[in-house]
Amino acid sequence: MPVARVSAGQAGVRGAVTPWGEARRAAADAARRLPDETVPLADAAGRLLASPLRALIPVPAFDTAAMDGYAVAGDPPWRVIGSVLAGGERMAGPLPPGTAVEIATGAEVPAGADAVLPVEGALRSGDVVRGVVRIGRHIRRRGEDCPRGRIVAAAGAAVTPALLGLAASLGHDTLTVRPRPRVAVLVTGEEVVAGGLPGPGRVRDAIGPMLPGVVSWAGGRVTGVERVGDDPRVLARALTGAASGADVVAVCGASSRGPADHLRGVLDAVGAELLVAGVACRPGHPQMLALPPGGPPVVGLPGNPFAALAAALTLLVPLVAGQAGRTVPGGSRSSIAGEVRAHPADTRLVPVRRSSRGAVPVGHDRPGSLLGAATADALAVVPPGWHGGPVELLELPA
Ligand SMILES: Nc1nc2c(c(=O)[nH]1)N[C@H]1C(S)=C(S)[C@@H](COP(=O)(O)OP(=O)(O)OC[C@H]3O[C@@H](n4cnc5c(N)ncnc54)[C@H](O)[C@@H]3O)O[C@H]1N2
Ligand code: MOO
Repeated sequence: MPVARVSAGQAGVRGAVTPWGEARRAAADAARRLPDETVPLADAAGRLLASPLRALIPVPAFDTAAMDGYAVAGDPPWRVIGSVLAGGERMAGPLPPGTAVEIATGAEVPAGADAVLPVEGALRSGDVVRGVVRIGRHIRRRGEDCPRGRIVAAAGAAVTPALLGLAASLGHDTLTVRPRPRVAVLVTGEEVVAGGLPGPGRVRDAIGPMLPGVVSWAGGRVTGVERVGDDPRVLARALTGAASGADVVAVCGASSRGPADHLRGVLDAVGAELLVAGVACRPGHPQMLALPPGGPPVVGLPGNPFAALAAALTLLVPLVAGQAGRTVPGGSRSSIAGEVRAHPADTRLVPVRRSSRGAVPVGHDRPGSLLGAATADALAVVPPGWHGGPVELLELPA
């Protein structure tokens, strides 16, 4: 459904309010997918493959001894005519029948060898060795694990430590991975302090520490958290500064209409288009999504920390996930086991814990308190006027 677009100046805190589901879709629709990146293996850890991973070489790349012992040809006894070490010189010609070479695990088995006789089963006397072997035993044949050209992991697969090791063993120095959108965070509020015990009238910044995990869960990364106080000129300058080198700017606080809430005015002054001017949800209704001309999208998160989390899941996560080429981490549906009152006009986002009885509200869900969200594993999405029945559960970043 098309979303009404307004300038920041036209929109009030309760004016041009977008229904919750529509706001999420608008954020996803506003996301322009960023280009994939080709990065050295070490930088690819934890990313998602942008294209299928192919074997550039067969595995093993050559017939390989799987045991320390003797590579033997023909029937015993075998005359020992040399030795081959892993990484050492390969034999010039094929191993003649009735001969053997000492061989190390990982060394290339000479052509003509029928098997490797492990040293534990070898009876050596002078330059003659005896033992019992089965044809092909303890030789890993070239390409038997994986032929050259085979796809070993699909696009979208997570680059785990094992996959990184596999990529290296298949001959890759770099991997092409999905982009990780850069999110610059601006924290407004003269009363907000970054460390220690807050003095009178002050509060600790709870949103700056919370956002990196939310953003990386969505596939992005927070590049910096800057504190900007309540001066609109400082906010305007910081917005311009943050815009260069970021794919999204998230502004925390200053989203409402109070005397120190300047975000709407600053966005209006630069002619930003407001895609979402407010969302019909509790908490988090003053959140917004704006497109300043020539700059990255700006997401306004309310200053109340639980409202900021709810808003981040509503607008920031779909936007970042869309830029990263990911689908938004999926939710599920559940009945609610406990007392929840629906709001007549707004969607309520209620911290719950899953249980065999259904989703149990954990309480402490005031906009200013993260006590509930910190002990919950999901937010129950309670539609306006809800009278019972299963609801969507929105996963909380782990
Ligand atoms: N007249 C109205 N006033 C308010 C409304 C309204 O509809 N009409 N909505 C209320 C709701 S709901 C919210 S949410 C807040 C949103 O306000 P802002 O985004 O402008 O945020 P601030 O006013 O700056 O701060 C609100 C609150 O949160 C504390 N805060 C701010 N930043 C942080 C931070 N980084 N970490 C922890 N706490 C923070 C701040 O001290 C305030 O207590 O507006 C209501 N008012
Ligand atoms: O909606 Mo406010 O965003 O309740 O805290």
